[in-house]
Amino acid sequence: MSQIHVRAQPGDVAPYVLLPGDPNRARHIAETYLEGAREYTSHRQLLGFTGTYQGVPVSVQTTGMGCPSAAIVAEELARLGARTLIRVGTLGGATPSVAPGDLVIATAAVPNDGTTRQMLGGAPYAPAASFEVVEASVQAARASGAPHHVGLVMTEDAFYASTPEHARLWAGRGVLGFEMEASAIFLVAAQRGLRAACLTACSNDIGDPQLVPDDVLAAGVDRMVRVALDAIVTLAARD
Ligand SMILES: O=P(O)(O)O[C@H]1O[C@H](CO)[C@@H](O)[C@H]1O
Ligand SMILES: O=c1cc[nH]c(=O)[nH]1
Repeated sequence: MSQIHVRAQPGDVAPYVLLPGDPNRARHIAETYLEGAREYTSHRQLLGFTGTYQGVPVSVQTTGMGCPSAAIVAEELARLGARTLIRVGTLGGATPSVAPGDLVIATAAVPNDGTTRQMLGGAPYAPAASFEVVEASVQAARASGAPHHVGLVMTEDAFYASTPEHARLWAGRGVLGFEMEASAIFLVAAQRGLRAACLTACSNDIGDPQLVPDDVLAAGVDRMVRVALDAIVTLAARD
């Protein structure tokens, strides 16, 4: 049955799904990395494509920005048969050690968002990535030589509310950077028995609206996507 937002039929979506926030990144990934990519939905600009990477069926599905949209997409992907969700996003660095374009592999997301708060009824919870997917991603990052960091991110709702002071406070608690979807994807995945991970490329410093230069960000995004796809190949060989 087609879903309300991700307008696809069972069989359209592969078990392994990359999740960018940005529909243009979804199209870029499909056109650059997937063989035989076919667009299965464009409803609400939540573009979705399925093709293969090194013989493994892979989908790339746009989440849109923020946890409300990401939670809907993750839930509907679960209903459509997805089994492994890997967010491939951008993040604001919380510490100077995360350089422009660097890859951040999240182990867990501090849930500073309203979606998981509602889903949990306010109960304390630690939305965490799948160890298997994190391990495969770290292995792929090391093999590729991509500069990378592994640790906490914070998921938030209010992009423009974040300040350098807020970033420093949370960097002191181990947060590497801020993004807007991971906590919801991790929680939906846990509830639905899926594996999930979040890979991000650093696009700016928190509180600084200046993006890193286009070529630096594009190179970081491409390194991140290759790491995610190589992790999928590793996981598919084990599954
Ligand atoms: O580049 P994407 O994947 O959209 O991720 C980040 O960029 C958007 C904010 O600019 C939010 O969605 C945030 O999580
Ligand atoms: O949530 C985000 C994502 C990228 N950059 C930011 O500053 N915040």
